[in-house]
Amino acid sequence: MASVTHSDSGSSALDRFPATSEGWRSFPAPAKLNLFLHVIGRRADGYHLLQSVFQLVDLQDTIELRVRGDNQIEHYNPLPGVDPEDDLTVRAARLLQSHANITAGVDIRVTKRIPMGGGMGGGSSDAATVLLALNQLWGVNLSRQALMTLGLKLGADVPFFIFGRNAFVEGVGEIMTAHDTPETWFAVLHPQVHVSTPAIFKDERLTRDTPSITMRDLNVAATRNDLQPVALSQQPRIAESLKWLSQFGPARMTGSGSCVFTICASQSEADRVVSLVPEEMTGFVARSLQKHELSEFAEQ
Ligand SMILES: C[C@](O)(CO)[C@H](O)COP(=O)(O)OP(=O)(O)OC[C@H]1O[C@@H](n2ccc(N)nc2=O)[C@H](O)[C@@H]1O
Ligand SMILES: Nc1ncnc2c1ncn2[C@@H]1O[C@H](COP(=O)(O)OP(=O)(O)OP(=O)(O)O)[C@@H](O)[C@H]1O
Repeated sequence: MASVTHSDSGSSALDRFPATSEGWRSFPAPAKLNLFLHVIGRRADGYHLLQSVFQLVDLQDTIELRVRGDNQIEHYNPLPGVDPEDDLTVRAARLLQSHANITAGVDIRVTKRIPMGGGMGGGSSDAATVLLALNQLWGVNLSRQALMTLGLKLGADVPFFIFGRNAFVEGVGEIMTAHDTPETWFAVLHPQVHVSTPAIFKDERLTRDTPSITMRDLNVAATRNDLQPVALSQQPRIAESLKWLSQFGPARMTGSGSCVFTICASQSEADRVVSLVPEEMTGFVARSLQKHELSEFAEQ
């Protein structure tokens, strides 16, 4: 077990994230897009076996952390509708604290920019950022694999953000192969509806037997998001957004929705698409990232 420490000095990885005079450090939590998502089976415990390419994008939440000398974990600005004890940032801190027998605590502030229930992995990314940052701030020094295993207890998307690179993802979300993707601009629409991930996976109409593919044979044009037809039938506003975006190119949903996206040839093309978004929809431009900014916070 790691020794207890709340000293965050002397660590070069933290130098890029300087503390304010009040002791807060700010860390990014990037969003993801699922370039495709196939459901290839279902485990006995009900979880689904997936194949997907996860793409990091530059839309980010900000997580501010301040180490405490006592063992309290305090959320300073709880999200509307989310009990602080259910917030994935608090759950991530508690999980690491008990796993590594840490006696220090942490204060947490979250600035949300990633739409909640949008299929862009916001809560999972927030949790991954807390695990990565506290791995340094508390001097836990868990390996990347150990942090990924711990993160999976919080959500199927958490291991990807700890992995920190674009990836071909399999299993229930825990088997990762690095997959380099080209520099890309995305126009993303948020249909302003919240999709419940369990409700999509539970739906009896869900296709669960898409044939397995290999990364070598991957042809993204021949892929799809198997969760999309179910999400569209549960939430007609997603279908409207998809129809609107499809004027500009092939469009699809990310994760279990509700956000939909299309790949654009340039930043100016993505800007143009987003500038045309009708008033009743919300759109934004996202740029691909190659790496998570905190990827060196865990050793290989
Ligand atoms: C659909 C994706 O967004 C793709 O990136 C993720 O697989 C979902 O990840 P997540 O939001 O972190 O999901 P979790 O919080 O782990 O799971 C929510 C619920 O979705 C279902 N679930 C999730 C992942 C998975 N591989 N199979 C499932 O059946 C389970 O019913 C689970 O109770
Ligand atoms: N820090 C957090 N940020 C966002 N949601 C959180 C957080 N902590 C807990 N939650 C809960 O998780 C739910 C799903 O949030 P999230 O934004 O991660 O969905 P999502 O992007 O659809 O996820 P995914 O792509 O992983 O399926 C929220 O509605 C909220 O109740």
